[in-house]
Amino acid sequence: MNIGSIFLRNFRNYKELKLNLSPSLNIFIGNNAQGKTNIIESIYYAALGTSYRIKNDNDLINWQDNEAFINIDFTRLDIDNNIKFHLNKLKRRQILLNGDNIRQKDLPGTLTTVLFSPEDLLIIKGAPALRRRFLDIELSQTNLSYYNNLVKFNKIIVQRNNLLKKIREHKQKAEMLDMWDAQLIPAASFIWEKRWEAVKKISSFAAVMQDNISNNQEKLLIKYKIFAFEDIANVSGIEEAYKDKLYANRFNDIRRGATGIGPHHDDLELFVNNINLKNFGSQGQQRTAVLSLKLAELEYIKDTLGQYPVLLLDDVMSELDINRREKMVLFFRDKNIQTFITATDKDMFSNISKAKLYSVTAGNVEVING
Ligand SMILES: Nc1ncnc2c1ncn2[C@@H]1O[C@H](COP(=O)(O)OP(=O)(O)OP(=O)(O)O)[C@@H](O)[C@H]1O
Repeated sequence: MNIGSIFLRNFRNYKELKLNLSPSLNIFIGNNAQGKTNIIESIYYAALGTSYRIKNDNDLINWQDNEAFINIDFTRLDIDNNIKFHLNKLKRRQILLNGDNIRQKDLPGTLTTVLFSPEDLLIIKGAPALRRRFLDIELSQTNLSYYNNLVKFNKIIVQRNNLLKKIREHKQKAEMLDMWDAQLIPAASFIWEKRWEAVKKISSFAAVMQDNISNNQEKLLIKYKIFAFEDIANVSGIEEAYKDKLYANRFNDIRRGATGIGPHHDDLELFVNNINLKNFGSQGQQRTAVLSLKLAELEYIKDTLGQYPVLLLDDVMSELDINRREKMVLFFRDKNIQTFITATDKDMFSNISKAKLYSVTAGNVEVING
């Protein structure tokens, strides 16, 4: 996966920006609040159709305008592609892939990315929803049916929960649940199967990474924890088991007005040397594990799609010591992973050859070298 050029108009603080990019390392240097992250965000948004920083797309449009454009040329498995976004404060946004209108449901996996930002430590320390999100982004980018099934599952849960509340208020009959459960059970089972397989792969990739980074001191293990089916050895037969549990749990669901069992309650558990990382890991172990997870994401996408995604490293350089920083950047360069890095200090990269450096000042970008 390789981005050749990016064009932005009225996106955040860019009135107009045209960038021709290096297929290897692209490093954006500038003081705080100049627009470095905005470039990373535009790529992430073009890949997933959503920002990782805000919920409302209108915030992406320059304050002085009503519409914004993102236009990205990229190659995917050596084939040239173009993705365009037209955002408008007053109208539905438009997405064009190679000139044809597409919908959000067709987008994930077109331009694949992995983002690494300081907030990613929350994948270890934060709530289960963040770990599920981590998995769902990987799976959606590598399997469009997964994404569409997930969207469908989430809608079914909302509708089933509305119905549960009505049944609780005696406005509907409990038998009405049969219709929703008939859709929920296969949708949930599909998610379980795919997440289970993905975690096995990601766990083995991440274990190798953690081993390398820690000089064989730390054994990382990631387990997928299915709430209500804990300690199962695999997910074969889960559809039948879920059907039974869901039925047995109806009374509780009606009382709570919410669906208590399903993949929307699952979690990932991470262990280092058999110790639960979230509860007992040191800061250093947790940071290393996030890095291992991110590197595992790259390998997982490469393994599934046959090529590395574009890598976005937003503000993570200053958190690493000089040795780790250089080792990491050279690793990406030598694996031919197109990488976008933001940083405030260009001296951090003085030993890295073949990097294209840009200086970013108040929504203007100039090439420093490369
Ligand atoms: N919709 C918008 N319209 C115009 N300007 C915006 C908009 N949204 C954000 N900005 C401006 O963009 C700038 C922030 O850019 P960005 O987040 O890319 O900073 P950065 O260079 O990555 O900084 P840091 O090093 O602090 O992370 C701020 O000056 C902010 O006022």
